[in-house]
Amino acid sequence: MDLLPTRPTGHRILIAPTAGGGCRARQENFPDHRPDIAELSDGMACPRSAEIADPGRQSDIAGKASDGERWEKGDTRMLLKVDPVDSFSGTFRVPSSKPETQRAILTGTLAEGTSRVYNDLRCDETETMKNACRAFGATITEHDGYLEILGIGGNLPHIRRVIQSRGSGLVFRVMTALASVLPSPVVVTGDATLRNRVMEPLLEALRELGADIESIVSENKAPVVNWGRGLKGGTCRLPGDISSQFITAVLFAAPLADIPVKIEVTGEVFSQSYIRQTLASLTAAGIKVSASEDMRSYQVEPSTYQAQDVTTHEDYTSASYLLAAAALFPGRTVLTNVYGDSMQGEFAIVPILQQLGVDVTFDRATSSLTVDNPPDSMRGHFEVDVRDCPNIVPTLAALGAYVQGSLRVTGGRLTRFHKASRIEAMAAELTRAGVDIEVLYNDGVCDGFEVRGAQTYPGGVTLSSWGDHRIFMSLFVAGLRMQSANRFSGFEDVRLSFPTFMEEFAKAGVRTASVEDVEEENAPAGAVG
Ligand SMILES: O=C(O)C1=C[C@@H](OP(=O)(O)O)[C@@H](O)[C@H](O)C1
Ligand SMILES: C=C(OP(=O)(O)O)C(=O)O
Repeated sequence: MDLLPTRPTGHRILIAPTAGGGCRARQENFPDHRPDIAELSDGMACPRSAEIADPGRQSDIAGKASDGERWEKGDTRMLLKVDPVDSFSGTFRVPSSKPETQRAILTGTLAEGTSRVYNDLRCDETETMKNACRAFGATITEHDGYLEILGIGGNLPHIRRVIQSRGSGLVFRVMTALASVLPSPVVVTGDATLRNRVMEPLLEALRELGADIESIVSENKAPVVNWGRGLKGGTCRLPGDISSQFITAVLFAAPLADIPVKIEVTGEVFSQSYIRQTLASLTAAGIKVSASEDMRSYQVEPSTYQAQDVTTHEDYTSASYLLAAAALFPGRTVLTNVYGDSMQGEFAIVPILQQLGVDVTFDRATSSLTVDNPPDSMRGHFEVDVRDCPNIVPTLAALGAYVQGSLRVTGGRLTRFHKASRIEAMAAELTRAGVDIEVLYNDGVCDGFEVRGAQTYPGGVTLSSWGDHRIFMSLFVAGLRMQSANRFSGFEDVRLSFPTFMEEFAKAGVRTASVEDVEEENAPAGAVG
């Protein structure tokens, strides 16, 4: 057995014991005639939030649970009934990384010639990225085990069309930025969750660089029309505490600007691991980009994307659900498709589990992680700083429900801007299941939680995903150690990032059944043990 996957230097994650004996994990030309917005929007799937164009997607979001609003009595919907299990063990395959696959599709699209992405993730959100890039002019073909991308290079096409981001923040933000350099106008749109997300700082920053962008429905929100007047360049400012995707989006478009681009970030920079992944991806594609050590200043020279072959590795956010399930039951679990050397902040789930007393070892020869969980793990008082690993916040809430002592999570303020306000969502749903969890506010902003776990809970409740795949997957895990089956909304949304979720959990004997639900009251529940 090797040591754990190594982390590149400069990557911030610190695990330190706390006084309470726990841990702290830190870690062309523009057409003379400017078309009407209505002309551009014709045929665009752009309903207002009450009229979802694509109701099969994100089952839960039609102005109901995603807003924390209750379904009305008598409404029907499909829920997933999940039986608890007595044990969790076996061999499971971790999906490939969503952020790595999405970045590789982007660099391949912008390069001249053919790029390949090996071991790519096939899921709804990478499909959305592929379709957006095809709309940009790339030819992307799926082969067994790899993607082949014939990029557009410097041939920026007149596409005059709608780019559909569905619920993907990354697709919307990067495509909106890239549309600035196209020679004709483009509409970039998304679903109801996307249209609720914060976009203003990005739109303002792109305008500072010379882009001409207007919102179509609500000011400074998606959908937008980017009139494609080109990106001049110069200096723009962005906040660091709303979404790293603003910085990533400008970085991807910046090499195509007329003059160098400088990004100055104000305030603390959260989700730095995602910016580092962007910088690594751009550098590997031959882009001249530099960043200050504090990640608050970036410089990008006009440069050309080079075709390359990329191999995508494991996704630690997806792995976190399997790892958390393994930590709830004594025994051995093996995860495959694990290669190490990850830049993902969510790799933090591994050292966090180790601090919780769970043994996790990496074997490079077999590309696997082995989890050995002793019966007495997860006892004590622990603290985790999640500012660099935002996507495991819901997973940690699920895990914390079984920490005999407490698990305190801070630095999660960005997650309120995700598909759902994830801390509030987890706190509300776990509370419904009887978990003692308290939301922590910092400067009036929901920033974390403290959960005091128990041995088990009665279960038998209906839990909402709030229209967010990560909330569903985390609640699913939390329910595995309860005493009776729970029912979950939003289970179809696993296809966004982890399409094999149900198959993997079925390997461990987790039994699920979809059931029609007629809205009813949830019985109050309490902790057991
Ligand atoms: O660039 C990316 O691929 C992502 C960046 C992060 O966004 P935030 O910085 O908004 O958290 C992350 O949460 C999201 O899931 C994916
Ligand atoms: C929030 C996520 O992605 P995005 O921000 O790209 O929508 C996610 O994968 O959970």
